[in-house]
Amino acid sequence: MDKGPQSEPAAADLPPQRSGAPGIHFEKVVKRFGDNVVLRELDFTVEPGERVTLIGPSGSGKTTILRLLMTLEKADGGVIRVGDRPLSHMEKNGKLVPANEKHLHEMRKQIGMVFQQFNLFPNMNVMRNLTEGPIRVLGLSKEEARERATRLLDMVGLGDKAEEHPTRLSGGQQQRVAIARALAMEPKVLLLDEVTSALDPELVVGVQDLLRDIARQSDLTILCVTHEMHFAKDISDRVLMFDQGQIVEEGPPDQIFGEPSEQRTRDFLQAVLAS
Ligand SMILES: Nc1ncnc2c1ncn2[C@@H]1O[C@H](COP(=O)(O)OP(=O)(O)OP(=O)(O)O)[C@@H](O)[C@H]1O
Repeated sequence: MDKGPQSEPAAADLPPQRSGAPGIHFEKVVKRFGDNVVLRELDFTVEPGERVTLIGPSGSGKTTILRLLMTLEKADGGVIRVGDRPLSHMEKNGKLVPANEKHLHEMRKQIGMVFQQFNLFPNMNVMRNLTEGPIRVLGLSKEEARERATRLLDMVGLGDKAEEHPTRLSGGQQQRVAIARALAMEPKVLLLDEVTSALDPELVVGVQDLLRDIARQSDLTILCVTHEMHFAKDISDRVLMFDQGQIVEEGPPDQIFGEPSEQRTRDFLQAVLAS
């Protein structure tokens, strides 16, 4: 059952947008899987154009937060906003009601995600992996979509792989295709879920460097989940330590990794270092 508030959204209370990209706002978001309460009235904000990394123990709910933003999961309570518009809800007669498919489809267009396991379409070559969404969802012509795809494949260093099938590429190359595919939809928000954890160690740095460059050169709002603390430091303006359904502590990477103030953060970082 959805328990979203029945009031006007307080758009005036939201922070001003610093870039063309929208911010992300979780307001008392609850998510349960059966008896397992994964998010407990979770509140947090990612400012427009900000790069934020979520860290925290395995199974604590970080991926669930990204999946809620991708509308792959539905919240059991609270409101999620992207920019000044609710994602999980829509406005009707001055009230918030659960979003319908049309609203979700519109909102989803703003958001791209790169997954741990690449999730490329295995039956399509690289070019079609990149052009399918822009043609089908954004209504681009085949030529426009191919032009965009070619530019992005060059950017990720795979200009010569357009006709290959994903299964013939290395994990690092597949992840580069997945990054290019996400960008081909020209999202304003980019979600990164453990994007290097399925890669062989020698391929990790290349993909991380690519994402760091994208983060620095674009005005995308980025929400990243990673166990790679160097990458988190490199890519983030701010780090959120998440545990037991709530944000435990937040701050700039130097503070969280250098002088964490919460015991739970210290324990987590020590466990990561030891692993
Ligand atoms: N579809 C689902 N059905 C039931 N339980 C689920 C489902 N998806 C996630 N969970 C549970 O929700 C909790 C949070 O999972 P989630 O994958 O979000 O954690 P995480 O912090 O991303 O973990 P990791 O760092 O290991 O990827 C876990 O207890 C998980 O078992």
